Parts: sequence; C-alpha cells; structure tokens
Amino acid sequence: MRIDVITIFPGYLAPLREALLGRAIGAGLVDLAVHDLRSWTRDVHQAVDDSPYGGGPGMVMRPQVWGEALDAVLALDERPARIVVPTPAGRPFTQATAQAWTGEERLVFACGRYEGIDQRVVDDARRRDLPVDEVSIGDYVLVGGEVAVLVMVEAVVRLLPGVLGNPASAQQDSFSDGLLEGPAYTRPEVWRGLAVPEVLRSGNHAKIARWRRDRALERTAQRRPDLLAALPEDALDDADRAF
Ligand SMILES: COc1ccc2nc(C(=O)O)sc2c1
Repeated sequence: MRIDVITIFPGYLAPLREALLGRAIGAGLVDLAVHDLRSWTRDVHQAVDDSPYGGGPGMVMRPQVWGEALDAVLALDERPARIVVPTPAGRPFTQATAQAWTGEERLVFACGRYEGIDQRVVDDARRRDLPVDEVSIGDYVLVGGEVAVLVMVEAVVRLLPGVLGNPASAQQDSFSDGLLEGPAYTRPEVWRGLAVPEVLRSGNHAKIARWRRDRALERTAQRRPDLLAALPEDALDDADRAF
C-alpha cells in the first residue's frame, strides 16, 4: 500500500516512521510520502488560505493550491487512489472503515487546517470519479487533519498482512467481533494485594474463553450498549445470552 499525506505541517507526520509503522515501511509493506502543501503555492507569501465567502470566523484553504497539489501527488503513482479528507463534518471513521481501506492500493490524505478546505476541491475530485471519503475520527474538533491521519494510518496499516507479529491479535481486537476487549493481566500473580483472576491461571482453555467472552459482554454492556444493540442477530450464542 502506498500512503501519501499532503499537509502544511509535514513534521506532524514524523511519528508514522516510528515503531510498528516504521518497521512496516522498512519491510516494504507500506510506502509513505509526506508532501508540503506550500510547494504548490505561487506567491511570495506561500498563502494557502483566504477569507471565507459569506463572512464568518477563520480562514478557508484555497482551492487552487489544493487542486494543483492533489493533481501532482496523484500523478506520482499510477496505482488507483482513495482520497481521504479528515473533517469534523465527516462520516465516522470506524474499525470497519479501517478494514475496508486495507483493500486499497493507495490512500492520499488531504490534511485541512483553519476552517477546512474549499468544498470545490472535493466536488472536483468526485466529478472526476475519484473516490473521496470525508471522515471524522470522533465527536470532537481538532485543530487540523494531521492527528486524525496519524490515527487512521495506524488503524489501517496494523491490519495489513505481515505488519503485526501475531495476526491473531487483530482478530481479537476490540471492535473486531463487535465487542470491547475485556481486562488483560500479566505477571506477577499478585500485585499490591490484587490477584489475577483464578480462571486465567487454571489452564482450562474452554473456561478461560468463556470468562473472557463474559467480561467482553459485560464491559460492552456497561460502556458501549450501542455496540451491543448493533450486533447482528446471530452474533450472540445461547451462552452469551445467558450472561
Ligand atoms: C481543518 O481541518 C480539520 C479540523 C478539525 C478536525 N477534526 C477532525 C476530527 O476527526 O475530529 S478532522 C479535522 C480536520
């Protein structure tokens, strides 16, 4: 997978070259290119924004600069790309989104700042039949799209074959089966007077699996009843329902 990020703060994306993601890049599982939007400005001030039509606070990012930047970055590679625009007004980015994007050959992230990018940039891309997703990582507002890109790239890349040491980890994630993960424990057996639940030390794998499933159901019911309600009919077996 090739990932391009266009931003006025390239340094914000430096964490993508650390740790797991850095190793995925080093292993050739991901190609990452970060581009400074100001490279496509033509004025001495390298202006990327302007006042909003209709008035109101803040500034809007100029369509000319973004149009030229996207055209140039898209032309760098012939692989078909999905353009992703992080925005508080976007559809929710979920684990399902991350899973779906693992099928993309290329993702091009357009990081907005200020009050966002002139809408015509997205409209122009869509009318050229380029796939464009406007997405939000949560019901809060960041200062720009860069942090959202860090979140989304990590969520997607970790799912790519060969990235996680143990692929089973991705299967047992929170959300992968629609439930939150239950509690996890490691040595020592007792810490500050708190003992590891005995069932986890029993060696009885069936009991352990049941206990873990019950804790996941319990935690999901307490913290995210919406996820429980959204589960498909056949997601819960009789033992789950008995819980
Ligand atoms: C102007 O660019 C922004 C500003 C806030 C923001 N907040 C996001 C979120 O997903 O919460 S994406 C995003 C992009």
